[in-house]
Amino acid sequence: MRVLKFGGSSLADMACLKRVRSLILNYGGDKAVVVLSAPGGMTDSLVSLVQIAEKGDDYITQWDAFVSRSEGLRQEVESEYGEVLDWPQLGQLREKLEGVKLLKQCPAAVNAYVISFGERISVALMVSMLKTHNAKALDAAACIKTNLEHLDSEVDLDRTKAEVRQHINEKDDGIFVMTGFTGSNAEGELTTLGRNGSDYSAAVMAASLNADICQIWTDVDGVYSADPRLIKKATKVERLSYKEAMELAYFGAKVLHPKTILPCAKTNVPCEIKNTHDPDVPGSLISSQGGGDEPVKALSSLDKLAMLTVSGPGMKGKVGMAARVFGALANDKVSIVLITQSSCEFSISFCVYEHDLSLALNALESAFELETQAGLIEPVEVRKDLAIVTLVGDNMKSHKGLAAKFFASLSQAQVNVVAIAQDSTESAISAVVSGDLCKDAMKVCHENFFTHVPSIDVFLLGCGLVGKELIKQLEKQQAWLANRNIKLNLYGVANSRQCLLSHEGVAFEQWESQLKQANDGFELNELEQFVKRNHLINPVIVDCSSSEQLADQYTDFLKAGFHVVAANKKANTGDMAYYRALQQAAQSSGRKFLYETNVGAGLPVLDNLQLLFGAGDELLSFSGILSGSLSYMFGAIEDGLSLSEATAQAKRNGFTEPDPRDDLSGTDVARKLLIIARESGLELELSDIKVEPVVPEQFAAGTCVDDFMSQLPELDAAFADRVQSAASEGKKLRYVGSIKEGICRVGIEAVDSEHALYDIRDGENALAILSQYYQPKPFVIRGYGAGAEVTAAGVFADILKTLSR
Ligand SMILES: NC(=O)c1ccc[n+]([C@@H]2O[C@H](COP(=O)([O-])OP(=O)(O)OC[C@H]3O[C@@H](n4cnc5c(N)ncnc54)[C@H](O)[C@@H]3O)[C@@H](O)[C@H]2O)c1
Ligand SMILES: N[C@@H](CCO)C(=O)O
Repeated sequence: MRVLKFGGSSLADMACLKRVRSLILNYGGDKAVVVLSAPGGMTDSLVSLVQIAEKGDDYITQWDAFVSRSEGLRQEVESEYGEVLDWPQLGQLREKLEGVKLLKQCPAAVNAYVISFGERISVALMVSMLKTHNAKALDAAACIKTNLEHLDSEVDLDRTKAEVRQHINEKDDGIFVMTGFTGSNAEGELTTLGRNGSDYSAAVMAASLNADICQIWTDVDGVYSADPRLIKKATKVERLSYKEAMELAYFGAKVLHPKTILPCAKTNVPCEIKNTHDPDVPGSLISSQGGGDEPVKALSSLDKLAMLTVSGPGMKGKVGMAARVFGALANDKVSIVLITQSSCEFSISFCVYEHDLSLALNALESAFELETQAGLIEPVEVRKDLAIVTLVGDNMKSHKGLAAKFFASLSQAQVNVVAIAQDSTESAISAVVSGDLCKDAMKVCHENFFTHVPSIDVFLLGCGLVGKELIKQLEKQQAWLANRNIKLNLYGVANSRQCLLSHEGVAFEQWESQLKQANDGFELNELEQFVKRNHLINPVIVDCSSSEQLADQYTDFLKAGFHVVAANKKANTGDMAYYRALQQAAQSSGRKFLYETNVGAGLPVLDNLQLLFGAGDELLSFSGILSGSLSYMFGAIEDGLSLSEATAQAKRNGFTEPDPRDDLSGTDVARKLLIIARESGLELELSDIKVEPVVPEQFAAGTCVDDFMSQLPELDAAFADRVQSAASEGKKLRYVGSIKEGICRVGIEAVDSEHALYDIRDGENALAILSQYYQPKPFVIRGYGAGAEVTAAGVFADILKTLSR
């Protein structure tokens, strides 16, 4: 014997009914109990008819729609399969509704009668469609025995078993079609099993008949690793144990009614979830064998919850307090979703559905009235808009570190944990979180436990030389990233005037034209809203501008939950208080502030220094060429170019700062030296760096970049003389930054062929770090220290570092 249950979405119209008919014949064979829900949406219509009638309002429009849909289905069935017998009496239904309208109230028994009408329609239609196969209607009221409640009633499995066997025998052949969601009580009155209770009816029938299988046919392929409406990447779980399925159904996996599993588990009947629209796809099988060695099976979530905390000195060490709290709630039929208690016994916290909140509060108020007056119990504390995220898996008990990973994931999603609970069989671990962060929590947990494809969500500010090159590299590396299971999305690009944000991600080939059409400039508030709306969990602001105004906002970026990757050096060379504030903001927000390209462009300078100093090394002295453009220019001048020609060429090659005066004034090198000094622990300001500029400070002051460039030839002769005079002594000019005994200097030095910096030119940087660990020979880093490609590559590397913990 097989039990097949079809949900409303599988019975919505004639095409659906015909599909179900053939599924019954294919999967049920000649020996099956078929449990049917109401045609999709019909129970909602019936509930709404009751609500309108209860107010005493006119429901004729809704009634006509209901009749026309029901009669329409009947006519379609009759035109193909002949007369529909035992058609439910719509006239009687109308009479009941009229009564409700007159009384302006609907007794539970009448309510049960009205809202179960859709199931009766489904059964009448399907029995007619299968009359050639001798299908018979099976009376659910006669078989399924419940407690006295008319709505949301509980099934008495033992009595039901006895009744079912009176009406149908394990050895009987035939197709028995039965209404889901209904039963009858000891008074013989019709009862209903709670919304979506047809799964429960099917499970009870399967258990009573000791069926081979209970198949639940629905509109999805099975139980997913998370609700696919919430998590697009959720995948089907092929095998689950009864316990896993129960935990999932209870904590929000909407594919199964929570009560369904218990009857199957008690009688060891396997339960299979299958897709009506895709019957050949294997579904999810729930059985005593469970299946698979995976430590975790799925994640589920429940929202619209409130947490209540009962506390006070009267709780401590007092036997029976918990029983009184939960007894009071049980008396008023408040369902408790999760309970947690601190070991000091001073308080008990528990979650209820928000729709039960006032009921719960009233119950507690009257139960503890005297204790509250005596000050033994504090007023009940309430937190609303909460959700529960639950990780489920039988094998969790044999694996260490899963709870740690679960909580680390919540922290990664910037989600605060309000309360936690774990059952002692270790099959499920739940965290109560703020409702608006539930999706973020689910997304990160799903990524870390199931898909293992972490995402990086990039917003690029500044798309000049470096920014443009970065976008090219992001595009070029998509396949490389996919191979390493990393999803890197470019969600936004901004220049100084416009900001382009795209929910689908900015198209690499069209970003320039799209940015031109964007209206407003970058605003942190808007970016925050965008991240929230799209539930982005690893947002990174990448600053490839040289804007001071952006640099001043980094602490706000970090506090708002963004990682910050900066090619821009202005933030790290602001005053010392801001430098400290940045490190602190990064630490307290748990987000990263990365700026490797601030010194040596793509060269791994700061990373290495941080690692060395972190391991206890100390800087003794430093000397190096830190400017790619000056390294390039000084080399070109040796080869015969003038200062102005060499500067123009360095600018064309993308080595100079947006304003080359930043290089020629020594400021850019001073900034880099300051960053090295600060990383080594020196507390200095930019004004503490002693600077000898290449070009006198007052030269062409106040002009624009183009005017400066056209006036620069005035300095060519003097500079050529200086180069010549050094050459006559066998020396070359180099622009050197040094730190010695806490003093930082940048300026021109004439070095001979023995000097380590003699050969450094063509845009190369060289850094010699003399430290406690690296002496008397220094630790040396050398390589190209400017240029869009290497800088963008360094920025790219920083972006990837946001994934490491
Ligand atoms: N070029 C290099 O070799 C190199 C190496 C290391 C670091 N850097 C740093 O990288 C940054 C970019 O250098 P570049 O050569 O690409 O300069 P660039 O002038 O070509 O690009 C900077 C871009 O930022 C834009 N911008 C300015 N203010 C902005 C704002 N408020 N919001 C958004 N965009 C804004 C500008 O319009 C410009 O398009 C600079 O801070 C530079 O110091 C450059
Ligand atoms: N203008 C800078 C770019 C790298 O920071 C240089 O010449 O080194």
